[in-house]
Amino acid sequence: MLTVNQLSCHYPQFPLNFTLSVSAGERIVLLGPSGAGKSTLLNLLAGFIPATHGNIWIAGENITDYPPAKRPLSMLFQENNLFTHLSVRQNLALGLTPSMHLSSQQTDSMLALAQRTGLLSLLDRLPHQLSGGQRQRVALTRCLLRNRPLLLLDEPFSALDPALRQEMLMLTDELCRENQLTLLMVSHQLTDAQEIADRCMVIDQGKVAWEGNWQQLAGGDNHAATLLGIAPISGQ
Ligand SMILES: Nc1ncnc2c1ncn2[C@@H]1O[C@H](COP(=O)(O)OP(=O)(O)OP(=O)(O)O)[C@@H](O)[C@H]1O
Repeated sequence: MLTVNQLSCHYPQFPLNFTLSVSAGERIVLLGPSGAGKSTLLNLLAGFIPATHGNIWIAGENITDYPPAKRPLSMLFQENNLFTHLSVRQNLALGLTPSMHLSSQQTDSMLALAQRTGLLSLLDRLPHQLSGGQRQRVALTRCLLRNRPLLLLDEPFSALDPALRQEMLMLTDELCRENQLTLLMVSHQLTDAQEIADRCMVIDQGKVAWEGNWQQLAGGDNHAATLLGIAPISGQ
């Protein structure tokens, strides 16, 4: 579904070279030390940072030179995903059309998904009248309304308390499965990978340094676990 070949951008102090492949419907968690290049990879895929070398293919199409709005993906950041002067309803409507004027069919879709994500009672609030978890719920719902096959999440739930984080991960997992989305999620928590990932990729020094499952990382006996500061389980 997603193929990335030798992708890099112009960071003079930090050479990057990303090559990776992800199947349709696969859920990948990107882990790695701070400054390894995880956010840069997502921003390159989304087109927010221009690529100077390499290419990106999504569903058989070379999208490397497409502007961000034309790429078949949605991206969610750690925070500041919502327009602060617009209500929840308007923020969601933006996922469907820039004019925010919805047809009755679009309104039905919006309301159905808002019900699914528990937002129906919050539609007329402004973002500052919501909790952090509710704001991320709105942002995730808007991403899903855009109906793009690839979802990029950059530490989306790291500011939330553990219970809410768990709830949001489960919701994301369910919605990805229901909508057959392909997911790339940056996280610093191996438990996030345990919750949602089919596969983990460890990013180090601007490239994919290791791929495997969370159990291999949790075991702590490979170089990727060392990079993440996970110690081998004693006695093994
Ligand atoms: N605009 C920029 N110009 C030049 N270098 C940059 C720029 N933005 C980031 N970098 C560098 O690129 C590297 C990768 O940064 P990036 O934000 O992708 O890391 P990360 O893995 O997401 O880190 P963290 O886990 O701390 O969020 C870092 O060394 C950073 O200093």
